[in-house]
Amino acid sequence: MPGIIRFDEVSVTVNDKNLLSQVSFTLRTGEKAVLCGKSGSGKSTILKTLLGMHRLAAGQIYFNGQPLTAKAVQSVRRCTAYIGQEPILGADTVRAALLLPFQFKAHRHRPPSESQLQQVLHRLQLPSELLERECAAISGGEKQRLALARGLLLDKTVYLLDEVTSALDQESKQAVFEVFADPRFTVLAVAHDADWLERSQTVFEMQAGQLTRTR
Ligand SMILES: Nc1ncnc2c1ncn2[C@@H]1O[C@H](COP(=O)(O)OP(=O)(O)OP(=O)(O)O)[C@@H](O)[C@H]1O
Repeated sequence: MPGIIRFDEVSVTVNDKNLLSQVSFTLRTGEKAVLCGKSGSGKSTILKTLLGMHRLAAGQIYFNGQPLTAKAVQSVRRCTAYIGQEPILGADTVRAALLLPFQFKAHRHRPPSESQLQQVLHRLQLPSELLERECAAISGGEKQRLALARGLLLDKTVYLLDEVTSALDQESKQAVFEVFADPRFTVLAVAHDADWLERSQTVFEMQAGQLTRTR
């Protein structure tokens, strides 16, 4: 399988502080990788840099073999779902939040059917009655799974996950792992627990902005 994501000696500096120092790694299509390390070591910075949210002080990022220029970032965002610790769903009800991206030109031609909505919730162990609930009245773990559901509905194939299962019970977590076992999905997950380590082929450790591969 070809490398879908490649960091080549990437350094990021913000306000004279080195957030990343000469970070190099490659992820193949379908690979599941975990990023662990202490708080403040630069894990989220890796994910944000891939999404073009930081300017590179040195090095290069390649996505599908193409250098990540300002223009190419758009193609990364098209096939990537970034799910942070507190996803913002951006609508009043859960149904409206799941359908929101389909109002825009890029996705207007293929809104999900009712049964697709129900199916995706079921896959993630979410009750279908959640569709009518206010986003303000759902838990953090439910919000994270809904952000995941939105990624699945949008056919995203690269998932950048920032502690997405930390608020989940074992059964819900299992459902998330089953979704990501799909070989089409490339996953880079910030996580610390044994379940993620067990299920991932690759483990990276961040230490003060430097990355080492430990598996
Ligand atoms: N925009 C920014 N400007 C200045 N410093 C920043 C910026 N973003 C992050 N940092 C700093 O960079 C370091 C790495 O932050 P990052 O969020 O990547 O850490 P992390 O490993 O994901 O931490 P945590 O596990 O606590 O989420 C931290 O010291 C943080 O304060």
